[in-house]
Amino acid sequence: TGHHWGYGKEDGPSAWHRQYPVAKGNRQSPIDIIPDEARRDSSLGPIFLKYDRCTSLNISNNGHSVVVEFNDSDDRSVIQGGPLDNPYRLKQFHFHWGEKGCEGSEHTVAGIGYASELHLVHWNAVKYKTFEEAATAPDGLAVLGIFLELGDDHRWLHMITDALYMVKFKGSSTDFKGFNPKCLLPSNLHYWTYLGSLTTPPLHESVIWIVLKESIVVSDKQLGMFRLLQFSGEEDGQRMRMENNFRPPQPLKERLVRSSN
Ligand SMILES: NS(=O)(=O)c1nnc(N(Cc2cn(-c3ccccc3)nn2)Cc2cn([C@@H]3O[C@H](CO)[C@@H](O)[C@H](O)[C@H]3O)nn2)s1
Ligand SMILES: [Zn+2]
Repeated sequence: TGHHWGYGKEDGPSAWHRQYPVAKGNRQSPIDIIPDEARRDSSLGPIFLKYDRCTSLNISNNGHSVVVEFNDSDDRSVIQGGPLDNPYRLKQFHFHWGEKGCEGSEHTVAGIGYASELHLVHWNAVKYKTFEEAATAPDGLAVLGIFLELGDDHRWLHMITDALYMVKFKGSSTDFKGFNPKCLLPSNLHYWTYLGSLTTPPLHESVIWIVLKESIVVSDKQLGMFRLLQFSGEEDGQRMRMENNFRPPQPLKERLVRSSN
């Protein structure tokens, strides 16, 4: 209903504040991470990704990205440790990407962008009854961010790119069972962490961000498959290639970025 947000000139990130005033809030994401200014914190232990019993359900095009959703009715797949006080349940993962290799990620590192960024979205089911309730609480969500850089083919990403033709248009969805996102993780889980927000409307300031320092490598061919997706629905007249679905870095304000060892 009403004017919907997007990534275009008129409805893109610079316009979101009109409908979502929190866009100019004090803990907005993404940010530019400056490694030299991050505080190494010895109290920050390792993160643990317990995805072995995860249950992927479907892959869909929500008009903003391609999303793989998981069964989050129990603690079968959780992230814990690091800055988190308790386990957070895996709900979905999705990607952000550009139209060319040098930009597409949401977080940047010392001003440098990556070709894409993978977000694994988790919610605090210990303290909150539903995702929606958690999504409006300051410690409700934990999003794991993983940078994608261009190089050789990623040996497992084809499992996702092979399914993209089935979700070309906004509103399309198809079964996607048996996918474990563990295969998309880099070899080590060193990270930066800070308090931030959703990077798409409603931009709730409810996210504990955990951004991995090590990126994964995917090929330009594989990333190009994501650009076959459309922002628009099948019936929409004009073709709207899905690309540049990333929000630029937001002011750090009074925040501290911490670094794991
Ligand atoms: N770039 S990122 O920072 O990581 C993300 N940016 N957005 C993300 N999601 C969208 C979203 C919507 N809401 C929300 C919460 C309360 C009221 C209204 C909207 N919070 N996050 C994550 C996401 C949401 N959903 C679905 O949102 C519906 C509400 O829109 C909800 O009824 C469904 O139960 C839930 O499944 N799926 N994923 S993540
Ligand atoms: Zn995201």
